[in-house]
Amino acid sequence: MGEVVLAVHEVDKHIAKQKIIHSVSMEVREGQVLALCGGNGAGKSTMLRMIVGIAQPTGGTIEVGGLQWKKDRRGYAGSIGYMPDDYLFGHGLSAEETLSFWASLRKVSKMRVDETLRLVGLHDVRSKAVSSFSKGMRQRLLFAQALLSKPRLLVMDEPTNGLDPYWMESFAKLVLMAKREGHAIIFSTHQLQVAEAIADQVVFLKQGRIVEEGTVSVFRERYGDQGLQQAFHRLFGFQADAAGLQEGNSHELF
Ligand SMILES: Nc1ncnc2c1ncn2[C@@H]1O[C@H](COP(=O)(O)OP(=O)(O)OP(=O)(O)O)[C@@H](O)[C@H]1O
Repeated sequence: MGEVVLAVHEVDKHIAKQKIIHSVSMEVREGQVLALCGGNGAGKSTMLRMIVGIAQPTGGTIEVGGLQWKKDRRGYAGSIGYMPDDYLFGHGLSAEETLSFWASLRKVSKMRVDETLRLVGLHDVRSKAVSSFSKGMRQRLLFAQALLSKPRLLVMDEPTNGLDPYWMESFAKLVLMAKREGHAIIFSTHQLQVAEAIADQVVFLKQGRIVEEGTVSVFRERYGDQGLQQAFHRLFGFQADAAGLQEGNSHELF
């Protein structure tokens, strides 16, 4: 087993006297993918924002590569590639110009920009304006941005939200490629078929608490063939259809 890259220990978060995260602990190792699932308002984005250092826990600790944000902000931030759930790209810039801008901020070489464009399959369209890109292509560019400095940890908030099945599958393959390269990966999703296809570990949050966790095969043992969907039904108690999940969607990605 690879080294632990992300260690979250008994993290709490209060916002305006309300406790929205309750004693959450989890770990992600090198070459592992963790999917954070749960209904709307479960606390997924809040957890990810604390992991990347945009928000701070009220209690508990978060370490990335053994570093804590409070003690070494530069080292901590440098260990993380973050793909936010939405991003407004600069008007008129090409994919290459956009990535080069991010690279200059992070002191990443031109060669790495080129390499990353190839990795995510955008090299052939690198001179095209990002404004002409489909949502799937923009997500690939955001993913490239997160990969630029070869961070130990990749954090992605709803990376396949709004993608059609073709782009969802091709994005899932990119994530698996990053996993093979040894990145530790944590992402949030409402799309349980994506979690089922690429995650080693799945954590369900409900009202800021971990209510169920395990590998995809453990979920199948506990809940049957449609493991994650069934878990979602039991935990959240409403129709999977209402959450955009259709029976039979799982196992179809690959
Ligand atoms: N800045 C804030 N001020 C007040 N409440 C907040 C703030 N940020 C988050 N919350 C509350 O914390 C809870 C968790 O929100 P969060 O956005 O983390 O959930 P989520 O699981 O990402 O939801 P979704 O799937 O809808 O994006 C919600 O009840 C939300 O209203």
